[in-house]
Amino acid sequence: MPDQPIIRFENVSKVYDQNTLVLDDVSFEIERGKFYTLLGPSGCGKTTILRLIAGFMQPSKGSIFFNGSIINKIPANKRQVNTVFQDYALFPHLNVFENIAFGLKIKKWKKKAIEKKVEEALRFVNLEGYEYREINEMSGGQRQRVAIARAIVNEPEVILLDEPLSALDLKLRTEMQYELRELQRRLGITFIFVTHDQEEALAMSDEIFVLNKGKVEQSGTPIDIYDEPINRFVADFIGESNIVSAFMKEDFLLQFGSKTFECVDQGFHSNEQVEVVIRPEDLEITSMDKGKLKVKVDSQLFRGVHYEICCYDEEGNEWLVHSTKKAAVGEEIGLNFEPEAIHVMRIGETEEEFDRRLEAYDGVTK
Ligand SMILES: Nc1ncnc2c1ncn2[C@@H]1O[C@H](COP(=O)(O)OP(=O)(O)OP(=O)(O)O)[C@@H](O)[C@H]1O
Repeated sequence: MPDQPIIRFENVSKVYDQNTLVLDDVSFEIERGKFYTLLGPSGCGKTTILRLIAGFMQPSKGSIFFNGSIINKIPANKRQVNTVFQDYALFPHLNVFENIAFGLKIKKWKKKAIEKKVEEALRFVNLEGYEYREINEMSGGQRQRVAIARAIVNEPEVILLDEPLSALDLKLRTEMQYELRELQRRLGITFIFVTHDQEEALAMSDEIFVLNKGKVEQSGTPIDIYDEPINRFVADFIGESNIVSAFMKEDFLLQFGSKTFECVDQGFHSNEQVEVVIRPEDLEITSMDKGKLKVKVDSQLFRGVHYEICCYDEEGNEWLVHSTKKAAVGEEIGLNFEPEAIHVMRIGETEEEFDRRLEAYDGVTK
């Protein structure tokens, strides 16, 4: 079946040491040929998901499917999956060629075939001519590419990458983000990438799973997740946000503090308590009398492309603004925003309920 997911988790839980529940009834699907990112804070279970896919451990409950068949009991070396570890786990006493050829030698490939395959992999990762370099003569970025070359010679259907960029400095890290993304496109292999860096996840992924405390809070494209976070945790984790408690007065009308605001959301009960996100870049600075919100500037930082301005409204709510306009500390200013800039979140909504609600009024606009 060409359209079936390459990997599927069905109600998977993982308990360590009898009582530490690390994954809590997790279900998701991974489609073939896409770049997936598992994103979440330290300890949320990202690496555990990779280990379960790789076969380094088994779930305590639930089933893991690969191309439609259960693989819970299939050992790691029989799975069409290769892992690139955070520290790359290269053999320091072997040169680049020998590192990449290692798995093929174990599989008893012929010398000529190994040479051809390694050469091809080196070409793929732009390391032609580096065959006989020692690992300790390679930079962090080059080691990363050797590790990827070592994974791709096995022709896996899935490559798992566990925070592979975290040891690199910012500039190299950005370069490698482009490189990895490009490599995944050229290879057409499914990549599952782990990071706790939201910018990295947004920049690289076709699909992101946002994890928290052993659960998938939300899955979707970077734009979906950024523009329509399901709850406060996701809104806060994905980019800087202004999050306030509010009430839906009626469809398309929201109240927070003593004021009402037009929005584009519907399908809530009258006076339902909700949470609202407005991104800092969606707030526009204007004069006091023209602003929907009146605020006082508390602090301001220049961030290179924009000013990051922190203000407080009359009710004591903090508002973070990203603007190319400057403001003075202590100044009273107005803030404006479009109805579309308000993202309303229903408290305690599951991902299925959230998707159904959005689909229900897809195409229905005010
Ligand atoms: N072998 C183990 N035995 C017991 N507890 C473990 C084991 N491995 C991981 N844990 C615990 O399980 C939880 C999830 O770990 P995991 O490594 O999956 O998280 P993570 O999201 O990858 O975190 P990080 O970003 O810090 O690597 C953590 O609380 C961790 O301490």
